[in-house]
Amino acid sequence: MLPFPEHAERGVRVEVAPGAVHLPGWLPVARQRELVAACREWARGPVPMRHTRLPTGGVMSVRTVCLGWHWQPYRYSRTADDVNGAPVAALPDWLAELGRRAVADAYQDLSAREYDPDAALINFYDRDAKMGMHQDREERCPAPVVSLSIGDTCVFRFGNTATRNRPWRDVRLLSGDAFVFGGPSRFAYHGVPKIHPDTGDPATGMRGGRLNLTLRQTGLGSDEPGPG
Ligand SMILES: O=C(O)CCC(=O)C(=O)O
Ligand SMILES: [Fe+2]
Repeated sequence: MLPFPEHAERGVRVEVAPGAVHLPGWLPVARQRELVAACREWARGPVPMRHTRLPTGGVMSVRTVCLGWHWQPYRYSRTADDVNGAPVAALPDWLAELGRRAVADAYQDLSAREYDPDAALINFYDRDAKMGMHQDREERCPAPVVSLSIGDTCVFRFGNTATRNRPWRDVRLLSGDAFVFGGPSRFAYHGVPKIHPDTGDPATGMRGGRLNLTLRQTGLGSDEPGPG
């Protein structure tokens, strides 16, 4: 990995709601390229990237693979019981460290040292994929969520904690952007209503679509059998 961080636009920071911070251009292109390569490997297995099946019978348009803990609606497990039963790949320390850096830059304080994400969702959006308004709420821990974007620009809809409806703010997330939501915004509804096709930078190594890495701290016991 490259030494971290070389900020594309050091210090740019937009507070979208209390505790919700957008860091545009946070990941240098070289780092994005490394993440794309790593995600390609993770997408192959041991649990292949797939469309998550919903209890209603539908499938999500986004394709996802998890690290650390497997998420399926609406619980975490160490094995991908709704895919192939395989234990999920470990979440590497360098990725947790990247998450800590994002939290430190978002909140500009030292509490970020304690941030210890143990689950990552790698989401791939093709040009037509979307994600409906939802809360990330299977975690037993109020630590922030860190989201990293690579590839096509999207509209990220950031709402409120009470309902999936308005008020919300639509934020454009570009390749390299980080978005951190914690504190009073930790359980805000959010979603991705639109991808802007062919807006990504081919220098990231992506031929199209959008990659999102979402880091979470589950608060689940480390005494559970882990992925090594
Ligand atoms: O793709 C994104 O930016 C959001 C992903 C997300 O909200 C999730 O995986 O829970
Ligand atoms: Fe989410």
